[in-house]
Amino acid sequence: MSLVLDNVTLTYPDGDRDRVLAVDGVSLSVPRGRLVGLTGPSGCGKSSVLSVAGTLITPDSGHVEVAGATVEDLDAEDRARLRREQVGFVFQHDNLLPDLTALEQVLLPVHLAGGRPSRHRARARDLLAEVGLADAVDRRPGQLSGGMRQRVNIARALMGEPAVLLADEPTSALDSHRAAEMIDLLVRLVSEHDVAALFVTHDMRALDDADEVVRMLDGQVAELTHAR
Ligand SMILES: Nc1ncnc2c1ncn2[C@@H]1O[C@H](COP(=O)(O)OP(=O)(O)OP(=O)(O)O)[C@@H](O)[C@H]1O
Repeated sequence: MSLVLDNVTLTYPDGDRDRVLAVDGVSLSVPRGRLVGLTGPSGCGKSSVLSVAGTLITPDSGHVEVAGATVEDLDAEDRARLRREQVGFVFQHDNLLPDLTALEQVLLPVHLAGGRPSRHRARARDLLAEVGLADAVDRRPGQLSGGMRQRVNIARALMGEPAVLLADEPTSALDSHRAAEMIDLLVRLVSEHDVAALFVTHDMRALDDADEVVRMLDGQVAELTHAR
């Protein structure tokens, strides 16, 4: 398993004395090459689960495993390294930097990890070609459509060859035609890159194409469906 959450509980401070229970004993696991859809009503804890899975938030209790590493055993520095090396994030909005070309955006994780972008340029170009942007490598975000910007985001998330891909509503800013294309692309990439993918989504197409669907309610897993 590339991603395991076992009996994870997370609370947030709520005023001076109270705490709100956002995740209440959630367990899920995602093997490589599989896509798990995470869905449920607003406020049920989906983004919190994603943040825990991405090691962005430390839960109050429970066990989290990312690419074979036990996250609760790591200090902040090792957690950050694990996140950088093994987790790719795709958010609802593209988070691209306005002055960088598509190629430079995809190379950004290499820069941030202290690597030499020149050594990784060919791979970045290949990834952009894989997401259908071979002809747009030199364009800046202002010269790309919303769907193209999201594709750059996906290429960037895969740049570090992560074991785990986490996406928060990756299609919600797109019209239904583009959303369907994006889902086809994501399903293909998850399999081709052999990555364990956990997607927060309300998109029925994404849920139909997922290997498993986890429905949350009030911080808990209300239903788990094996789709195929
Ligand atoms: N930083 C925070 N501080 C305090 N409470 C929070 C924080 N983030 C989330 N919550 C609360 O935790 C619960 C779960 O929130 P979360 O954002 O994980 O749900 P969600 O299912 O992703 O919602 P949405 O679909 O609206 O994004 C909610 O009650 C929310 O108000």
